[in-house]
Amino acid sequence: MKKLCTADQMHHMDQTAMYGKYKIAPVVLMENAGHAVVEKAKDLIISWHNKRVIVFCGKGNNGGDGFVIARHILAEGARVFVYVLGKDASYSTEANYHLQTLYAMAEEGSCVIENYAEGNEDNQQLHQRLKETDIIVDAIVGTGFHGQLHNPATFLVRCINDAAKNGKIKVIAVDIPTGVNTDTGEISGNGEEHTGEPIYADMTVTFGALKRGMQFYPGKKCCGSIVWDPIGMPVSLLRNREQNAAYLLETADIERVLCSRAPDSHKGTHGTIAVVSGSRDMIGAPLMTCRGAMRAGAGKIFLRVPEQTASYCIGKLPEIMVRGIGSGSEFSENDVFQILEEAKKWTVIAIGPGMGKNSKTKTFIQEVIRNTTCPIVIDADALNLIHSEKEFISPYGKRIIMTPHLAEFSRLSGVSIAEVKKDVIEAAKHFVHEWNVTLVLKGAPTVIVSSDAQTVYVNPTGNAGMAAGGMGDVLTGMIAAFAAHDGMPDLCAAACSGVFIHGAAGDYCYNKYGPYGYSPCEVADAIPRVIKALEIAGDTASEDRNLFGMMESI
Ligand SMILES: NC(=O)C1=CN([C@@H]2O[C@H](COP(=O)(O)OP(=O)(O)OC[C@H]3O[C@@H](n4cnc5c(N)ncnc54)[C@H](OP(=O)(O)O)[C@@H]3O)[C@@H](O)[C@H]2O)[C@@H](O)CC1
Ligand SMILES: [K+]
Repeated sequence: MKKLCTADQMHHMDQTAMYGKYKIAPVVLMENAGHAVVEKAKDLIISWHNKRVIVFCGKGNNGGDGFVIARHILAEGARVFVYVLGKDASYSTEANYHLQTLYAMAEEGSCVIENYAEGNEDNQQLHQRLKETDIIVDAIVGTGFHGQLHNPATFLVRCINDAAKNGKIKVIAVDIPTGVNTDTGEISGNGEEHTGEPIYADMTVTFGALKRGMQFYPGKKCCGSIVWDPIGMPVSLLRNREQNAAYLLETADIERVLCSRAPDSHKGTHGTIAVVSGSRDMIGAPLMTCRGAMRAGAGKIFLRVPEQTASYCIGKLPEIMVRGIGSGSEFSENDVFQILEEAKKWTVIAIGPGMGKNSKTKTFIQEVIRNTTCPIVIDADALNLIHSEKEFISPYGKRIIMTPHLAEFSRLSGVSIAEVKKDVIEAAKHFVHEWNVTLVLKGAPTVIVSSDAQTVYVNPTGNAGMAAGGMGDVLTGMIAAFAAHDGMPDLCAAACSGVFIHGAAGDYCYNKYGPYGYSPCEVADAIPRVIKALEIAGDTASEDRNLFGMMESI
């Protein structure tokens, strides 16, 4: 997994590298950062040779990186204009050092430097240069961005976006696109027209650690492809655990917890999953939950539905064992006894999909939670029914995984969707502090929070084609199955495994069928392929374990 840092954490990492025991000279770290952009950008532009490039350098250290970039690409044969937004004296020592080198080169006629801080700018000339350029480097503002963009950044960013909108000019952002909040992914201008819009880059080369704001919309949309470079940071700083840690999940993390299955294991080893769900109008949901559990390798699956719906379920999935409970079309407290008689044999319960909104069902759910001891995955209608039951749920939280989408989360937390979106990680952690559960907050991206609220995981897999009814039901079954997986370390690891593989299976369907229109059952049926790809990834010595490339070849 890769660390996802806030601006403060990044600042702390930089300071420790430079002024802690490692004593890396600031000018060297900046040199490494600038050089990393020059090298990594070749994936996008192939070569700097003979390219016309404008480098916009802001007043902070992000601008300093821009000076280094300009020097290196000059050496590679680019024709370079550098716009300098700050005054020499206001730059940090290291940025000024690189600026003076560049001035010396400009004096020889190697490049043109425009001092944009002087207030007598020739914007006609700027527009002309933008029209004729091949590449724009955005080193205007990096992790030091706060609030809304102000001039001259606002004006320059608009000119850059305008020039690049036909796609011919490539925009490379240094560390993070100007105008994107490092911590949250909020953007300057909130996406409204004629406000201080952010840079929309084709590629972002980011330093030391990934930034949280680049994984969340709308900021993510500004980044283009994201490339990370360690810029020579000491490995302990790259890997050490932050307080308030967040991580981006990677293939290797999931492969490590999932792929071994003892050759002498049997169906009892791989969990007995009970899907307790459904109601008269929504019987497909629990069936899809069962299918998710089956494809994720559950040893045995019991489906328990209200009696009046049982006949619709029997035989739909021959692999599962179906029984009708009670006598009605929805669960009620009268059905608890029958469920509890069996529950001792169950490894994990999945409850919620298609359960309906009847308040009697709420009592049923609470009694099941109160009188069982195994892990429970709570989803969909069950979440809505217990939305006001924080005090009831929290004592049982350590064995509960909740899987709300944004609207369900908003109902549970009492926070509007718009507010949650402003800082998804903080909203999710705050919720877990109060409810004590393992949380899977479904969205783009899905976020998983451990029940101690100490660690947040962000999932990189999945696509917009998965925004369709039934996808969540499949995920619930998968998480239940993985929670019962032999050797699974804890519920949080099970949740991460389910979310990551579910998204990867969706990505497989995207490639096979098209961007949308594939079904939740097709996603479920792709799970074994993903697990196979994980297995291959685990056997591959290569550092670059590209799961998606491997799935193509299976
Ligand atoms: N040693 C290191 O630390 C290393 C750091 N590195 C690099 O440094 C970057 C962080 O540098 P940093 O901290 O100097 O901040 P930075 O992103 O340049 O922004 C500050 C400037 O932005 C301006 N600004 C802010 N908000 C604004 C707004 N709304 N609208 C307009 N302007 C706004 C603000 O101006 P002000 O608002 O104060 O007028 C100020 O001048 C980091 O992203 C990485 O690239 C690498 O070299 C590796 C080593
Ligand atoms: K930038």
